[in-house]
Amino acid sequence: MTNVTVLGSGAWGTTFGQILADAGNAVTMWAIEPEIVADIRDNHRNSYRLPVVERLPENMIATGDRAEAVANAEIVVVAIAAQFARVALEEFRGLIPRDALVVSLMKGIERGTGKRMDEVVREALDLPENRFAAVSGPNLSKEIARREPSATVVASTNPYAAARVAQACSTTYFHPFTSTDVIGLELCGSLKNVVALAVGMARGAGYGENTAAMIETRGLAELTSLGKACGADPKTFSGLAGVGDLIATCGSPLSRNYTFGANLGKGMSVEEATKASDGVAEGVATTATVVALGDRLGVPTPLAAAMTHVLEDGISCAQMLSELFGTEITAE
Ligand SMILES: NC(=O)c1ccc[n+]([C@@H]2O[C@H](COP(=O)([O-])OP(=O)(O)OC[C@H]3O[C@@H](n4cnc5c(N)ncnc54)[C@H](O)[C@@H]3O)[C@@H](O)[C@H]2O)c1
Ligand SMILES: O=P(O)(O)OC[C@H](O)CO
Repeated sequence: MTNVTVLGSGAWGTTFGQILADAGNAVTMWAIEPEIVADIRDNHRNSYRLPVVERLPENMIATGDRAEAVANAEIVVVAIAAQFARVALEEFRGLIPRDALVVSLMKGIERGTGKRMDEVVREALDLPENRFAAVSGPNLSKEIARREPSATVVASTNPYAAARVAQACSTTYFHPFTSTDVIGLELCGSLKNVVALAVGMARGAGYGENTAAMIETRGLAELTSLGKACGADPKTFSGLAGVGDLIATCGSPLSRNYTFGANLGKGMSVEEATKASDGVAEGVATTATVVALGDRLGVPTPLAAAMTHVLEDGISCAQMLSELFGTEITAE
């Protein structure tokens, strides 16, 4: 049994807390929202972010006190909306025990800095690389909350840390694989959200399988080129965290990114789709950062660029797809 603290009690943080509790750990949930803390602590529920679960496990407690939340933690898991991760984690600086591992579940890139979540978490907490791990894969929270079988990847440059975290979150229905490719894992998780926005938009506009397959395949090529340029292992992109997550996210209305895109495709504005979203659609903030990253590395990012024009200039789905094609005929 390990003492694990989860920072952020949204849909995925709470689901991951349930996985950790099912795996036999003592789990402490922390949330910035007092009503969520009270609901988990007093009712064993998170009716705000995860109503699909009737009763959370008994070995899962909650507190809103930062110092108390992490005082005995051996593993600290971070599941906060990516754009708020830095500011939220800076409040925990100096509170987390010196030998605890820190694990990011987040799938996003920080606006302004263009930094991945492994960079943001380590900077905010002043954490050495060997105490960091990231978890990413085809993990739609509502399915896993119902304990449907699924798998994920735990990546750390420290194989001991990856193995320890994988052990802590291994259950009969949730199977972690390990990896040392943190950069690849982070980029897969963040960039697939941009692809899911575009596929959702095409679906919302009424297009079928060919269009979806085209966006997914070109999107995978785009994220693989970017990943390679960043030093990622190309194999990661064909694994669970890459193509696996792309299939899950681009194919399910349970994905907030897919649904956000679908709502745009049906004619909603960005503001309307934001209001309609059931939680954070990380791809919205990540899209422009992908274009900036591509520009910096000299890697073309036509899909992210076209989606930036959707999000910033309100172009239609048909215009987005025509931008994606371009006018030049090239080799695939
Ligand atoms: N939902 C999923 O299926 C899923 C699966 C895998 C990964 N993820 C990733 O996990 C992360 C969290 O997703 P989620 O589903 O829990 O999102 P959510 O929208 O349900 O919850 C977001 C969480 O961020 C917290 N937060 C926002 N601003 C904060 C601040 N300033 N200080 C402290 N906390 C703050 C909220 O309180 C909430 O707990 C995202 O990066 C997402 O991409 C989600
Ligand atoms: O709901 P989304 O779009 O954030 O996607 C959830 C997960 O990332 C799927 O693996």
